[in-house]
Amino acid sequence: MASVFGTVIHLSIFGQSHSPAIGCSLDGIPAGIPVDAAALQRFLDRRAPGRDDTATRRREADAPEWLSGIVDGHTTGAPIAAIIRNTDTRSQDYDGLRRVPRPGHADFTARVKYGNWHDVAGGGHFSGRLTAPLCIAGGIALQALATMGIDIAAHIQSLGPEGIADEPLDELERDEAQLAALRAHNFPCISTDAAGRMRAAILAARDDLDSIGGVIECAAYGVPAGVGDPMFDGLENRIARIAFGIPAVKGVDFGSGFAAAYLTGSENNDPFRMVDGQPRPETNNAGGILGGISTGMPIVWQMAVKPTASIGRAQRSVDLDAGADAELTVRGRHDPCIVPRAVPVAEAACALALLDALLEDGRFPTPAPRN
Ligand SMILES: Cc1cc2nc3c(=O)[nH]c(=O)nc-3n(C[C@H](O)[C@H](O)[C@H](O)COP(=O)(O)O)c2cc1C
Ligand SMILES: C=C(O[C@@H]1CC(C(=O)O)=C[C@@H](OP(=O)(O)O)[C@H]1O)C(=O)O
Repeated sequence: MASVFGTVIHLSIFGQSHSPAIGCSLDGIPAGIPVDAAALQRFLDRRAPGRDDTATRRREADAPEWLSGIVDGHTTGAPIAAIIRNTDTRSQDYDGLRRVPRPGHADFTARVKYGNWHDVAGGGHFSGRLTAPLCIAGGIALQALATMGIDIAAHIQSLGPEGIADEPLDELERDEAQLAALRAHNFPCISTDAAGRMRAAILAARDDLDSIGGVIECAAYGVPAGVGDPMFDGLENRIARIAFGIPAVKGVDFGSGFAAAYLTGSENNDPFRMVDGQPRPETNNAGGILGGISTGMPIVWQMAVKPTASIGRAQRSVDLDAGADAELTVRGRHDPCIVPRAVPVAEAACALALLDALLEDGRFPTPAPRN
């Protein structure tokens, strides 16, 4: 069950939703990167459970305990390790799920693969809770990238079966006013009107004992041209690999993505022009990536998040011990929609993938030595 990511950086995530703690170790981060613990906590708070009536009622502080690798507010170059204690667990909600698996969750596949020795409580190592340590590592990566002028932002592009849409992120250049508006809201939308309609849709799904999903759009501004690799280690590969590590993500695409299949070449190509002496694409259907390598335009990608598996309605399942059909009504506290809390997780995933690629290409500036 190794949960490891990276080529130059090595991120390892451990723990289960209801084990004493969850955490991460992060190797390969250069020495001398400033880590603002208060800013990192604010980032973790955007994902944390129990903060909003559109989310699970499980309440956790999600405050990292730093074990190694950061001294005097800077990385030391040694492996970084941190844990988060799990405190608000209600494992009895999961008692029956080893036997009668939830449709849409990992109870069935975990039982098959791990010979029924898996931890079923809270979804075990499969839980969305494991995205908290992903955000610790990603929060450090975001702060590292900020030192070289890279800014990553995500929002809810579309929510629910009716496709309630937010305004798109600027795909051509960093729009500070747009990013400020996005960051000012406690719900991850640019448009206040869209945020209100999305909230109402989540609460309606919850009251209907159901759940909804949506699409998150993420943009990385300030990535220089020429970062990445062809074929198997391209920026698309790296971002998709970590994004698919986020539970409930079922699709990832870049730029015009699947819609490109419905365009002609003359519509989808991004024509080049010389701007201030530099070649620059006029449009960004490529999502800032050609041949796996950055073009210098914003890297824009989307991830589709499925509707939460654990819903309050009776569902058809099977009793795996009895070998018979069964009916299951899931108990416990669940997100009626995962999407809002997964927005900072998309930013974390993108930051880790880009930092790893920049380090591998020798494009991440070495921090100045300490005086
Ligand atoms: C932040 C976050 C919160 C989640 N909350 C829940 C939840 O409350 N209930 C649930 O059934 N699934 C939740 N999930 C999704 C499940 O963990 C996920 O669907 C499951 O592990 C199966 O993996 P898969 O959907 O990627 O195949 C959450 C995921 C994330 C990223
Ligand atoms: C705790 C978190 O989300 C959990 C993710 C989750 C799942 O199945 O993925 C199921 C729920 O777990 P529990 O039954 O223990 O409340 C969510 O609350 C978190 O994101 O920090």
